[in-house]
Amino acid sequence: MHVVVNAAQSVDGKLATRNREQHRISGPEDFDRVDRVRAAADAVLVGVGTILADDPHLTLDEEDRRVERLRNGRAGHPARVVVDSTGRTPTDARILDDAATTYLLVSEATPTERREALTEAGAAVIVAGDDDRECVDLTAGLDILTDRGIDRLMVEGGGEVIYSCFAAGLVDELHVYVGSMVIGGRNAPTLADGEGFIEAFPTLDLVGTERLDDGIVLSYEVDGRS
Ligand SMILES: NC(=O)c1ccc[n+]([C@@H]2O[C@H](COP(=O)([O-])OP(=O)(O)OC[C@H]3O[C@@H](n4cnc5c(N)ncnc54)[C@H](O)[C@@H]3O)[C@@H](O)[C@H]2O)c1
Ligand SMILES: Nc1nc(=O)c(N)c(NC[C@H](O)[C@H](O)[C@H](O)COP(=O)(O)O)[nH]1
Repeated sequence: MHVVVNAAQSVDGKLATRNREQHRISGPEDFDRVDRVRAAADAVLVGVGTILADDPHLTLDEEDRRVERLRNGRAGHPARVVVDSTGRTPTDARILDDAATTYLLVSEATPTERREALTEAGAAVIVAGDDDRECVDLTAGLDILTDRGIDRLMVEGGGEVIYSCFAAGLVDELHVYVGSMVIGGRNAPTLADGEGFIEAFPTLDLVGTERLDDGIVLSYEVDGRS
């Protein structure tokens, strides 16, 4: 599976405010670019932190014919994936509507009744991970998604999930929009949170830069570790 991480950050590296409130970092040109990245993917993945903070829909802008063309005849929206160890996704979350298939990657820590309620609400629940309450096994989860026909995955965040994808060595490409603002806050989410690396840092090749709106998109391929 090819994994593309895309996120928007302030100049000081924050994905959102210290209240975890979503703030518009991207402008219209960047949101158009994000739609194109979504359109090229078979599925769009976020962590449950992002579901609880933003209640995103994670679909394509239906009005944007350019995006539909990009999907090269693939019908409908990409699938949606939530990494959610204990099944905290609300049963009335917008991603559980019938616009697209939604996979919830949970661990054994999600009680059977909760799995059933989420299935009833429209989710395809996949168990990927033992009863560790903090983490879904992303490598196992992505292998199962590959078996379901997902060859290209876009990861939209947040910072905990992006870090885990890097830590598991799953990321192939990274696109970061740097908006011309400072958000600040030592507890505000950043592009890569989690425990952080003290060795074997993922290293990147800068393969593109583009000015959009009043910010810049930095595009990287993952090189290795050093
Ligand atoms: N600017 C952007 O591009 C952007 C994109 C997405 C989210 N956000 C913001 O990020 C914030 C949410 O990010 P976050 O870091 O709090 O949460 P997150 O979305 O990264 O979800 C993290 C949660 O997922 C669960 N999880 C299960 N298995 C995991 C694993 N293997 N690794 C990591 N997490 C695992 C845990 O419950 C964890 O708390 C929100 O404020 C949202 O607005 C911004
Ligand atoms: N690219 C990008 N620029 C931003 O300025 C910003 N705040 C986000 N935030 C990502 C977050 O995951 C949002 O929740 C989804 O982008 C919402 O997705 P929908 O529009 O509901 O499909 N993403």
